[in-house]
Amino acid sequence: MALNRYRPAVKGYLEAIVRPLAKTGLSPNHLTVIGLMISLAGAYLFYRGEQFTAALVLLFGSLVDALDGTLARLTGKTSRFGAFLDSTFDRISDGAVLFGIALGNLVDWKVAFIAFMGSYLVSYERCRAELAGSGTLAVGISERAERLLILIITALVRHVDYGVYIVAVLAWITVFQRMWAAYQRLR
Ligand SMILES: CC(C)CCC[C@@H](C)CCC[C@@H](C)CCC[C@@H](C)CCOC[C@@H](COP(=O)(O)O[C@@H]1[C@H](O)[C@H](OP(=O)(O)O)[C@@H](O)[C@H](O)[C@H]1O)OCC[C@H](C)CCC[C@H](C)CCC[C@H](C)CCCC(C)C
Ligand SMILES: Nc1ccn([C@@H]2O[C@H](COP(=O)(O)O)[C@@H](O)[C@H]2O)c(=O)n1
Ligand SMILES: [Mg+2]
Ligand SMILES: [Mg+2]
Repeated sequence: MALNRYRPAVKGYLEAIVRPLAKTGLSPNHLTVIGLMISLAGAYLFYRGEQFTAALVLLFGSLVDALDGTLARLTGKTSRFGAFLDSTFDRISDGAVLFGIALGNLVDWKVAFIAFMGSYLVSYERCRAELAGSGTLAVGISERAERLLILIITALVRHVDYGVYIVAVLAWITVFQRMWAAYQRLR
């Protein structure tokens, strides 16, 4: 909710990065795949216990994640499959990052699991409610951009364990915020 508000403010910068990429013939789907690979590398670095580097790699992966849609829109290549691929790869990345953190013993796996479940539920609720006709359900205090930034910032100070705790709490608050919003729009 909060960070999504800054989309228009960063749009121009994202387009400036994407313009030269568009000339290379790179497709939005290529960029989506590259973004996932970078995020998976970040997850692996978490597993290796290298929090600081993992955070930088994940930040770069998140940037690429914001670029694929920008490239699609700029080149008139938006597609329904591209949207599906982008969202599906977001879920793989979200799961892999928390799995990497847990596997690297950077946090109690039980807390990681609660954060994982909350994160997936938040995204699932949006998808399911929109399918039922709610209109865009981008609501709640901890959407994906917020969750990612919390993990990135806490990992940069080598305390991603705090980040996972925060995500576990905020994601579940968001679960109930989205449930309420869906109730109001769909009842
Ligand atoms: C390390 C260096 C080599 C690289 C450094 C590069 C930097 C300059 C980085 C800038 C990055 C910045 C521009 C982008 C970061 C955004 C990132 C935090 C979030 C990534 O989201 C990508 C994108 C996806 O949105 P989308 O709607 O397509 O995704 C939906 C989402 O997954 C839904 O999940 P949920 O329901 O919410 O759970 C799904 O339901 C949907 O299916 C799915 O489609 O979003 C892009 C737009 C962002 C929201 C824009 C945010 C702008 C912020 C103001 C960025 C602020 C970044 C700071 C400058 C970075 C400083 C960090 C530092 C650590 C202090
Ligand atoms: N391979 C892709 C990726 C994205 N899109 C389109 O962009 C939207 C997501 O934009 P982001 O800025 O959040 O990345 C998505 O819903 C699609 O419309 C695409 O077509 N192909
Ligand atoms: Mg994207
Ligand atoms: Mg994505």
